[in-house]
Amino acid sequence: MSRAADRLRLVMGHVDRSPSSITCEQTSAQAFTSNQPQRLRYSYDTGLLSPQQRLFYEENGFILVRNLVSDGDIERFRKEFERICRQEVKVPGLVVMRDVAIAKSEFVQDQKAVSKLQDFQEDPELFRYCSLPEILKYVECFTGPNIMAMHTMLINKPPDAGKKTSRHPLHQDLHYFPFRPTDRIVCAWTAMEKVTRQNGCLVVLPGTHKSTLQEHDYPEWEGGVNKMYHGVRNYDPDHPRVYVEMEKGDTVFFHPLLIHGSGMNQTKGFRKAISCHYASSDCYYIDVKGTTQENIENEVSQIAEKKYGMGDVSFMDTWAIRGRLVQGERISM
Ligand SMILES: CCCCCCCCCC(=O)SCCNC(=O)CCNC(=O)[C@H](O)C(C)(C)COP(=O)(O)OP(=O)(O)OC[C@H]1O[C@@H](n2cnc3c(N)ncnc32)[C@H](O)[C@@H]1OP(=O)(O)O
Ligand SMILES: Nc1ncnc2c1ncn2[C@@H]1O[C@H](COP(=O)(O)OP(=O)(O)OP(=O)(O)O)[C@@H](O)[C@H]1O
Ligand SMILES: O=C(O)CCC(=O)C(=O)O
Ligand SMILES: [Fe+2]
Ligand SMILES: [Mg+2]
Repeated sequence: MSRAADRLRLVMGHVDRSPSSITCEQTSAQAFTSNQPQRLRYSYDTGLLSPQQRLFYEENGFILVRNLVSDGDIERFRKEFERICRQEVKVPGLVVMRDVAIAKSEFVQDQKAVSKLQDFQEDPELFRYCSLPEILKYVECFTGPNIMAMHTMLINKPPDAGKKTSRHPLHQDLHYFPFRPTDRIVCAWTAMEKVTRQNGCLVVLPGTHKSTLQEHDYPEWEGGVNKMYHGVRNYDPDHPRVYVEMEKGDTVFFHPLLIHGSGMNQTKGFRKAISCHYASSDCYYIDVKGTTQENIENEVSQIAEKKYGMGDVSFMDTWAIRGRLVQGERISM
């Protein structure tokens, strides 16, 4: 506790006002209206982030880093994804998810139905993403030096089948996580191709990382909702939204309380992104019984019991099984 507190430094002094290399100028402008010393709660000074980047994250709950992952690496992730889809490799623990509109369709299921790979920690080729030094050096600014990769996904958002099921409702990722402290968790999300509003880029509600964890449940959507795609029950519909349009290789780092989602894919292409949620390895597990997270705990435990073929897998266990150390030492996770 006190060690973590020790590491939360006071950042004093001059704030550089030069233009930021990150986007969303309309919101970043607000962060630079003062030259007053500020206490930064959400990031560490490792010498990497500029003061503007740190302030941007502080105010908005995310930063966008352009051109971070190479085309060569992305090509390798794409190749491996396709090998998995063709069932040329079998990966222990991997969840291959199909869009609900396709999974529930009576028609022949063509193999392009894969909408998401989850838990690829046992696939060395995809897991390379989680260990890329260019990603980890940013992650460290939020988690500190001991880093666990807790949750991995390759999202292949399909062309919408006509029922708007390709949407991802607005949510806070912390809803799924029975570990804390919140501020030592961060998601890295890399576009594997150009992502736009048309193909369903991320949409974020800047600043919502400063709020608390909200109640989540399935949204009431006529065309159906994908399994475990819970959404925030009540959010302010007038809150400003930022559509995070990105080029291939651009990477967004975001806080687990940031409300975000993604829109319908209105193109004919599959919109691909790869992501990993990281946590400091000295985070600790919490019991979510009696909290708003109880509904997801029950759902995850049910699926996990099937998946791991054993009874009574706790929510905490499902995370401890999946977590992998990627830097430093494994402490309490
Ligand atoms: C642990 C979560 C961690 C997330 C943390 C970070 C924040 C991330 C935010 C999210 O991404 S939230 C969404 C996360 N989603 C998941 O974790 C769901 C992962 N998917 C699965 O577990 C499986 O794909 C699923 C259990 C849904 C289906 O398993 P199978 O591939 O074995 O399906 P199968 O073909 O045997 O079908 C079993 C049933 O599931 C149904 N099904 C299949 N895909 C579905 C789908 N996408 N949505 C809803 N139902 C689905 C299918 O129709 C069928 O229904 P019936 O029993 O009524 O016949
Ligand atoms: N089994 C699969 N499940 C999900 N997506 C897949 C699968 N196989 C391929 N894809 C992805 O689906 C998209 C379309 O694949 P497809 O190979 O049909 O078209 P293409 O590569 O865009 O063009 P073409 O093959 O006609 O030159 C690609 O982005 C590919 O990565
Ligand atoms: O890639 C997307 O559409 C968003 C996914 C997302 O927010 C998540 O899986 O937690
Ligand atoms: Fe999310
Ligand atoms: Mg092809």
